[in-house]
Parts: sequence; structure tokens; C-alpha cells
Amino acid sequence: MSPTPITAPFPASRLRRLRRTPALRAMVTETTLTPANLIWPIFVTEIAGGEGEIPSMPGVERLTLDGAKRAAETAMRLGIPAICIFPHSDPELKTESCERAWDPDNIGNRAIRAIKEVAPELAVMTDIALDPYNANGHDGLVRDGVILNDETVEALGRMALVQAEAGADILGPSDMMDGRIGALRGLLEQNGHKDVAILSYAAKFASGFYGPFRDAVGASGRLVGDKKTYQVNPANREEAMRCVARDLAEGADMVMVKPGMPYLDICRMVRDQFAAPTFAYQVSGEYAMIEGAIRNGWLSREVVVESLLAFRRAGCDGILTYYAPQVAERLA
Ligand SMILES: NCc1[nH]cc(CCC(=O)O)c1CC(=O)O
Repeated sequence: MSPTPITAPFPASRLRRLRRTPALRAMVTETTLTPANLIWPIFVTEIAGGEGEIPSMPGVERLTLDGAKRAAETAMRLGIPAICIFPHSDPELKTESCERAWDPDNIGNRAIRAIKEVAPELAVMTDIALDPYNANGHDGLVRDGVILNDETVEALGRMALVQAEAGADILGPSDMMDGRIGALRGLLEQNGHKDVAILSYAAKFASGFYGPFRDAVGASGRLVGDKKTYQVNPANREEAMRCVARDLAEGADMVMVKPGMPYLDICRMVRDQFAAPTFAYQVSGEYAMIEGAIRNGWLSREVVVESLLAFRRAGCDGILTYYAPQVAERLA
């Protein structure tokens, strides 16, 4: 039930009274942002010399395994509860059958183990989709130009089990195939991974805001066509709600809306409708937009925290953001 605010007529009511000093403003702050609300996505490379800054994401670097360990330690120090690993894999080893996706020694799985070595308490989240290992850049297996749903779900299952085996706490299926949450949940139960959580990329839109990410993982030049046959049309709110309902019903523990800032209406709807742990992904293009403007002197760095508060206001428990370490440092 939403309350009915009662406001006396002016001048009995002067809303500026409670804005006058920092102390008064602090007393009536409605929404909070703490490091506990942040999930930090990192890129880990297996390519010699692949580390270093990503041109379309200034300030974000691809890391070596050692770099990933240092990031994990930084996250622990700053109170960031979770890190999410994205692999930058050797282009020579990408194939149409994507078998490296379920190789226990692929770079993603090596990163999980490396991080668990130095920061066992940090929650490690993964990405489940075939794109880092797929010769054609798609999240699913492709035959004659068609993304195969059921065959892909089977492949994702193999991928999920080796990630769970490697020590992942949270699996993040980002592929948008139908039926994958139920399939993964069943496999985890059957294989002794009952306590591995699933944070489903439930309402993932076919967005142009993923461009810099595809540069970061080396998928840009490869993608044949687009992802519109599996990601949701940006015009569709109700379909997004059906996706979230479906994933929760199939056993997702948490759900995500992606991208973030252009989809805050969806975040609010999901929170109100399902009252489930809800996350948003402030994606690479949002980062590039904000950071590009800051570096050009067109915006001040204050907008970073402001952009993240918006997600909290829209009902999100947390945000995946490349700004996680910077913001956590600032909030400390
Ligand atoms: N499985 C792909 C995946 N996982 C996370 C992102 C995007 C993240 C970002 O833009 O920051 C993407 C890109 C895509 O769907 O093409």
C-alpha cells in the first residue's frame, strides 16, 4: 500500500527546511548506496599481451590471472561482495562448436580458481553464454544462420557444471535461450551443486549499448548478424516481465535487467511485481557514455554515484558496474 503524503499549504509547509544543511539532508535521505550493492565485472585475458586498457572503455583494463587476483583482493578490501568474470579468450581457439566453453581449464574457469585461492569469501559470479568461445560471436550454437535453442541449452549445461566445479558461487546465464534456467537448475541439483545460485539475465534487451563490451572480449568483428532472435526487443515491457516470471518459476534465485539506465522502468516493474532479488547491469555503453563525457570535461565525476543511486531508487538490490571499485573507494 502506498502512503498518501500530507503536506500543509505554504507557508506552513516549506519543503526547503529539510534541505538546508547537510545534517538535515542526511536525516531524510531515502535511498542508500553502499559497496554491498555493487558487483564488479572484470575482463580476464589468456592472450599474452592482451592485458591493458580497452579503448572504448577508458579506465577499464583487461586483466591477467594475477591481475584478477589483485582485483579480488581489492574487492575484499573495499567491501564489494561479488566479482563477475568475463573471459577474453584466444581468437585462434574459437570454434563453431564452442567446446572450449566447457573446458575446465578455459580462462574463465582458471580465473574462478585463482580468485578463490586469494579471496575465498568473495562471491564469484560467472557468465554463461557461448560468445567468448564462439567463432561467430553468438551466444548460442548456429546452424545455417539459425541460433539453435535446445542444442545451445545442452552446451550451456556443460558450461555451468564446470563453472560450479571450479568454485563459482553464482552462475549468470546471459544467453537468453528458452528453458535454460530450468535445465541448469536441474543439472546443478543432480550433480551435487545444490547451493550454487543462479542470477539470471532475465530481461536482457537487444541493445546497442553492449558495443564496448564486445570490443573488450574481442567479439566485435566476429558477430555475424545481430542478437535480435534471442534478446528482447527494446520496445517490449510486458515481454520482459514474462521473461522474469518464467526464469523465477524455473528456479532463478535472482534476476537482472540489462542494460540499466535506459531500462529503469523495467527495474521498477520487476521489483514491484515479483519482490525477488533484483539487479541491473550498467553496461559497457553506459560506462563509455558517462566516462567519455567526464574525460571530456562535459560532466563532473559526481554523476557516477548519481547514476547508481537511480538503480537503487528504481528498486534494485544491486548493480553490476565497471565503476564498482572507484565508487566503493569513494563511499569508504
Ligand atoms: N553473453 C554476452 C554478454 N554478457 C554481457 C554482455 C554485455 C555487458 C556490457 O555491455 O557491459 C554481453 C554482450 C552481448 O550480449 O552481446
